[in-house]
Amino acid sequence: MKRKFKAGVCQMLVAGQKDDNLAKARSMIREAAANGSEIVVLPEMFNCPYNSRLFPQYAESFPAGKTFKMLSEAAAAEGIYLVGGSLPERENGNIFNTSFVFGPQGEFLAKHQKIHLFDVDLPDGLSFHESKTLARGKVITVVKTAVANLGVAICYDIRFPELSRLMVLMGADVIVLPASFNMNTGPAHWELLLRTRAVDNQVFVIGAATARDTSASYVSYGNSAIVGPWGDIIARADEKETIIYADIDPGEIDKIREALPLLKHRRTDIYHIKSQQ
Ligand SMILES: NC(=O)CC(=O)C(=O)O
Repeated sequence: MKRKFKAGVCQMLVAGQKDDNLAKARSMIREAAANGSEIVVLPEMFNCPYNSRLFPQYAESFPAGKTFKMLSEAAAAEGIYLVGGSLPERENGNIFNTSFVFGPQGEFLAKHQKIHLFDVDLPDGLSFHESKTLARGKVITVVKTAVANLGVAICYDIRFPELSRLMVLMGADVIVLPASFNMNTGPAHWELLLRTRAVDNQVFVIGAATARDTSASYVSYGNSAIVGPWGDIIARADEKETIIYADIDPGEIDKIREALPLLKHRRTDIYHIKSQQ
């Protein structure tokens, strides 16, 4: 069943100490839930500064790590669906940039390991190589909830339209994207990408960014946003720590697809897209 719900996006400022980040995330989740959010989303690497060198040090193995315990406890205590941003996850000798999703009883529902790693050397001097310490995920993730189906991707994943389209073909109504764009690519591409994926696929897109810390080695753009299936921005943050909210009605998707049947009009006799998994 799909029905209207409120989503809350916690644009949190990530600090150096993991325990401080867990405490901050917990209190923002509490506030978002108290304000009526049934789905709460945290940003990318919310328990760890976004720095490849630090990922191994902050990494945890599921289900023992304290970050998972906090996420599961928070989801149960607040009775919400929680897309727990992402964190460095240790699995079989590798580290992944992974988003964990928990349900209203605190039950683990799914995880998404970032498929496309951010390995770039930008003209302004920003060099970032996630693959120095991280491994690439291989699985496309769509999570069924009582209110909507969530396609989960992480940050750089949004640049690859095939992934969003496949999640939508697998039934996603909302693409949920924990992220941390930067001061180079953020102003140029962040809003454009969120809106384009929403318009291409006629779905909601939730981009949950970290707040901006100008003293960090990697400066986040912030600007978390929730975009509707017509491409309209229905909630938006600036760069500071905050929570944004939007009422999401999955019924809007059907109305827009009836009026403008993009998915039906695809010429699958000429081209088609398929996942290898
Ligand atoms: N940090 C990322 O994964 C992606 C990003 O900042 C960008 O694509 O730009």
